[in-house]
Amino acid sequence: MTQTIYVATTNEGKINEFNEMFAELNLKVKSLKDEVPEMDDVEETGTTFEENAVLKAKTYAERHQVPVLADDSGLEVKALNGEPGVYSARYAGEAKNDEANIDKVLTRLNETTNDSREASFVCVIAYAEPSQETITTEGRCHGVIIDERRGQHGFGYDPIFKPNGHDQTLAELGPEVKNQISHRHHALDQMLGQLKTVLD
Ligand SMILES: O=c1[nH]c(=O)c2ncn([C@@H]3O[C@H](COP(=O)(O)OP(=O)(O)OP(=O)(O)O)[C@@H](O)[C@H]3O)c2[nH]1
Ligand SMILES: [Mg+2]
Repeated sequence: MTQTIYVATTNEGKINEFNEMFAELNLKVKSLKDEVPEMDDVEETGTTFEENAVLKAKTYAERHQVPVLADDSGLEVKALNGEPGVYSARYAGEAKNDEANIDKVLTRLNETTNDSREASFVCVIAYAEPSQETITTEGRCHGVIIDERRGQHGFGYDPIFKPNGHDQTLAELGPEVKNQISHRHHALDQMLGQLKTVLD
Protein backbone atom coordinates (compact mmCIF):
# COMPACT_ATOMS: atom_id res chain seq x y z
CA MET A 1 0.00 0.00 0.00
CA THR A 2 1.52 3.30 -0.99
CA GLN A 3 -1.07 5.98 -0.46
CA THR A 4 -1.67 7.69 2.85
CA ILE A 5 -5.11 7.16 4.34
CA TYR A 6 -6.59 9.80 6.64
CA VAL A 7 -8.72 8.89 9.64
CA ALA A 8 -11.37 11.60 9.67
CA THR A 9 -12.92 12.07 13.09
CA THR A 10 -13.27 14.95 15.52
CA ASN A 11 -13.32 12.53 18.49
CA GLU A 12 -10.00 12.29 20.40
CA GLY A 13 -10.99 8.93 21.92
CA LYS A 14 -11.47 7.42 18.48
CA ILE A 15 -8.22 8.97 17.17
CA ASN A 16 -6.28 7.40 20.07
CA GLU A 17 -7.77 3.98 19.43
CA PHE A 18 -7.12 4.11 15.67
CA ASN A 19 -3.53 5.21 16.37
CA GLU A 20 -3.07 2.34 18.82
CA MET A 21 -4.56 -0.21 16.43
CA PHE A 22 -2.65 1.09 13.40
CA ALA A 23 0.65 1.25 15.33
CA GLU A 24 1.06 -2.49 14.87
CA LEU A 25 0.41 -2.37 11.14
CA ASN A 26 2.68 -1.30 8.37
CA LEU A 27 0.26 1.23 6.91
CA LYS A 28 0.52 4.92 6.14
CA VAL A 29 -2.31 6.35 8.19
CA LYS A 30 -2.62 9.90 9.47
CA SER A 31 -5.24 11.76 11.43
CA LEU A 32 -6.97 14.34 9.22
CA LYS A 33 -7.29 16.61 12.26
CA ASP A 34 -3.47 16.75 12.56
CA GLU A 35 -3.20 17.91 8.93
CA VAL A 36 -6.23 20.18 9.00
CA PRO A 37 -6.68 21.39 12.61
CA GLU A 38 -9.62 23.57 11.62
CA MET A 39 -11.40 20.48 10.19
CA ASP A 40 -15.15 21.15 10.31
CA ASP A 41 -17.76 18.74 11.65
CA VAL A 42 -20.03 17.02 9.14
CA GLU A 43 -23.72 17.30 9.99
CA GLU A 44 -24.91 13.75 10.74
CA THR A 45 -28.33 13.70 9.15
CA GLY A 46 -28.52 9.91 8.64
CA THR A 47 -30.77 7.58 10.62
CA THR A 48 -28.33 4.63 10.62
CA PHE A 49 -24.65 4.23 11.53
CA GLU A 50 -23.96 3.24 7.93
CA GLU A 51 -25.59 6.34 6.46
CA ASN A 52 -23.65 8.62 8.78
CA ALA A 53 -20.33 6.82 8.25
CA VAL A 54 -20.73 7.10 4.47
CA LEU A 55 -21.80 10.73 4.76
CA LYS A 56 -18.72 11.62 6.81
CA ALA A 57 -16.25 9.62 4.67
CA LYS A 58 -17.57 10.99 1.35
CA THR A 59 -17.78 14.56 2.58
CA TYR A 60 -14.23 14.60 4.00
CA ALA A 61 -12.78 12.77 0.95
CA GLU A 62 -14.33 15.31 -1.45
CA ARG A 63 -13.61 18.31 0.77
CA HIS A 64 -9.91 17.49 1.22
CA GLN A 65 -9.32 15.33 -1.91
CA VAL A 66 -7.71 12.47 0.03
CA PRO A 67 -8.62 8.83 0.84
CA VAL A 68 -10.53 8.81 4.11
CA LEU A 69 -11.69 6.40 6.81
CA ALA A 70 -14.65 7.63 8.87
CA ASP A 71 -16.28 5.94 11.86
CA ASP A 72 -19.87 6.24 13.01
CA SER A 73 -20.51 4.41 16.21
CA GLY A 74 -22.67 4.25 19.30
CA LEU A 75 -24.36 2.28 22.03
CA GLU A 76 -27.62 0.34 21.62
CA VAL A 77 -29.36 -0.51 24.90
CA LYS A 78 -32.00 -3.23 24.59
CA ALA A 79 -34.31 -2.02 27.38
CA LEU A 80 -34.26 1.47 25.81
CA ASN A 81 -35.34 0.15 22.40
CA GLY A 82 -31.88 0.68 20.94
CA GLU A 83 -31.30 4.16 22.35
CA PRO A 84 -29.05 6.13 22.32
CA GLY A 85 -28.04 4.56 18.95
CA VAL A 86 -26.99 7.05 16.29
CA TYR A 87 -27.58 9.83 18.83
CA SER A 88 -24.97 8.43 21.28
CA ALA A 89 -22.61 11.43 21.06
CA ARG A 90 -25.43 13.97 21.57
CA TYR A 91 -27.87 11.94 23.71
CA ALA A 92 -28.00 14.56 26.46
CA GLY A 93 -27.66 17.53 24.08
CA GLU A 94 -25.65 18.99 21.22
CA ALA A 95 -22.74 19.78 23.57
CA LYS A 96 -21.62 16.09 23.36
CA ASN A 97 -21.02 15.62 27.09
CA ASP A 98 -19.95 12.04 27.98
CA GLU A 99 -20.85 12.44 31.68
CA ALA A 100 -24.32 13.80 30.95
CA ASN A 101 -24.85 11.04 28.36
CA ILE A 102 -24.00 8.34 30.93
CA ASP A 103 -26.33 9.95 33.48
CA LYS A 104 -29.16 9.94 30.94
CA VAL A 105 -28.70 6.23 30.12
CA LEU A 106 -28.63 5.30 33.83
CA THR A 107 -31.68 7.45 34.61
CA ARG A 108 -33.67 6.02 31.69
CA LEU A 109 -32.74 2.45 32.73
CA ASN A 110 -33.91 3.17 36.29
CA GLU A 111 -37.22 4.44 34.92
CA THR A 112 -37.96 1.48 32.68
CA THR A 113 -39.77 -1.65 33.86
CA ASN A 114 -37.60 -3.77 31.55
CA ASP A 115 -34.96 -5.56 33.66
CA SER A 116 -32.63 -6.34 30.75
CA ARG A 117 -29.24 -4.64 30.95
CA GLU A 118 -28.05 -6.02 27.60
CA ALA A 119 -26.36 -3.57 25.26
CA SER A 120 -24.11 -3.51 22.22
CA PHE A 121 -21.57 -1.08 20.89
CA VAL A 122 -21.79 -0.77 17.12
CA CYS A 123 -19.18 0.71 14.78
CA VAL A 124 -19.48 1.24 11.05
CA ILE A 125 -16.32 2.29 9.25
CA ALA A 126 -16.56 3.78 5.77
CA TYR A 127 -13.66 4.17 3.34
CA ALA A 128 -13.98 6.78 0.61
CA GLU A 129 -11.72 8.04 -2.11
CA PRO A 130 -12.68 11.13 -4.10
CA SER A 131 -15.14 10.14 -6.88
CA GLN A 132 -15.04 6.42 -5.97
CA GLU A 133 -17.51 3.95 -4.51
CA THR A 134 -17.52 3.89 -0.71
CA ILE A 135 -16.84 0.66 1.22
CA THR A 136 -18.35 -0.01 4.66
CA THR A 137 -17.77 -2.63 7.37
CA GLU A 138 -19.51 -3.14 10.71
CA GLY A 139 -18.30 -4.40 14.08
CA ARG A 140 -20.17 -5.10 17.32
CA CYS A 141 -19.23 -5.64 20.96
CA HIS A 142 -21.91 -7.19 23.19
CA GLY A 143 -22.21 -6.69 26.93
CA VAL A 144 -24.26 -5.24 29.78
CA ILE A 145 -24.75 -1.82 31.34
CA ILE A 146 -23.84 -1.65 35.04
CA ASP A 147 -25.43 0.92 37.36
CA GLU A 148 -22.28 2.78 38.40
CA ARG A 149 -19.16 4.14 36.69
CA ARG A 150 -16.00 2.05 36.95
CA GLY A 151 -12.56 2.75 35.46
CA GLN A 152 -10.66 5.65 33.97
CA HIS A 153 -9.65 4.48 30.47
CA GLY A 154 -11.40 4.97 27.16
CA PHE A 155 -14.17 7.46 26.48
CA GLY A 156 -17.92 7.83 26.12
CA TYR A 157 -19.92 5.10 27.84
CA ASP A 158 -16.90 2.84 28.55
CA PRO A 159 -17.17 3.24 32.38
CA ILE A 160 -20.67 1.66 32.46
CA PHE A 161 -20.19 -1.03 29.77
CA LYS A 162 -19.05 -4.51 30.79
CA PRO A 163 -18.29 -6.64 27.73
CA ASN A 164 -19.48 -10.25 27.81
CA GLY A 165 -16.79 -12.63 29.08
CA HIS A 166 -15.16 -9.97 31.28
CA ASP A 167 -15.69 -8.89 34.89
CA GLN A 168 -14.56 -5.32 34.33
CA THR A 169 -15.83 -2.40 32.29
CA LEU A 170 -14.08 -1.26 29.11
CA ALA A 171 -12.81 1.71 31.10
CA GLU A 172 -11.20 -0.68 33.62
CA LEU A 173 -9.88 -3.14 31.03
CA GLY A 174 -7.87 -0.46 29.23
CA PRO A 175 -6.72 -0.06 25.63
CA GLU A 176 -4.86 -3.34 25.19
CA VAL A 177 -7.92 -5.43 25.94
CA LYS A 178 -10.43 -2.99 24.45
CA ASN A 179 -8.59 -2.83 21.13
CA GLN A 180 -8.80 -6.62 20.81
CA ILE A 181 -12.52 -6.98 21.49
CA SER A 182 -14.14 -3.68 20.58
CA HIS A 183 -16.71 -2.91 17.91
CA ARG A 184 -14.08 -0.58 16.38
CA HIS A 185 -11.49 -3.38 16.28
CA HIS A 186 -13.91 -5.76 14.54
CA ALA A 187 -14.98 -3.14 11.97
CA LEU A 188 -11.36 -2.15 11.29
CA ASP A 189 -10.24 -5.76 10.97
CA GLN A 190 -12.80 -6.37 8.24
CA MET A 191 -11.98 -3.06 6.58
CA LEU A 192 -8.27 -3.91 6.39
CA GLY A 193 -9.16 -7.16 4.64
CA GLN A 194 -11.19 -5.21 2.07
CA LEU A 195 -8.58 -2.50 1.62
CA LYS A 196 -5.94 -5.08 0.73
CA THR A 197 -7.84 -5.91 -2.41
CA VAL A 198 -8.66 -2.27 -3.18
CA LEU A 199 -5.23 -0.75 -2.64
CA ASP A 200 -2.83 -3.53 -3.66
O1 LIG B 1 -17.92 4.26 25.55
C1 LIG B 1 -17.78 4.31 24.35
N1 LIG B 1 -16.80 3.57 23.76
C2 LIG B 1 -16.61 3.48 22.46
O2 LIG B 1 -15.71 2.79 21.99
C3 LIG B 1 -17.51 4.23 21.66
N2 LIG B 1 -17.64 4.38 20.35
C4 LIG B 1 -18.65 5.23 20.17
N3 LIG B 1 -19.17 5.64 21.35
C5 LIG B 1 -20.26 6.58 21.59
O3 LIG B 1 -20.83 6.93 20.37
C6 LIG B 1 -20.50 8.28 20.01
C7 LIG B 1 -20.00 8.32 18.59
O4 LIG B 1 -20.69 9.26 17.83
P1 LIG B 1 -20.09 9.62 16.39
O5 LIG B 1 -19.79 8.36 15.67
O6 LIG B 1 -20.95 10.60 15.74
O7 LIG B 1 -18.68 10.27 16.76
P2 LIG B 1 -18.31 11.74 17.25
O8 LIG B 1 -19.41 12.70 16.96
O9 LIG B 1 -17.87 11.63 18.66
O10 LIG B 1 -17.05 12.07 16.33
P3 LIG B 1 -16.99 12.04 14.69
O11 LIG B 1 -16.23 10.82 14.32
O12 LIG B 1 -18.40 12.01 14.20
O13 LIG B 1 -16.26 13.27 14.28
C8 LIG B 1 -19.37 8.67 20.95
O14 LIG B 1 -19.31 10.05 21.18
C9 LIG B 1 -19.71 7.88 22.19
O15 LIG B 1 -20.73 8.53 22.89
C10 LIG B 1 -18.48 5.03 22.28
N4 LIG B 1 -18.60 5.08 23.61
MG1 LIG C 1 -20.28 12.60 15.16
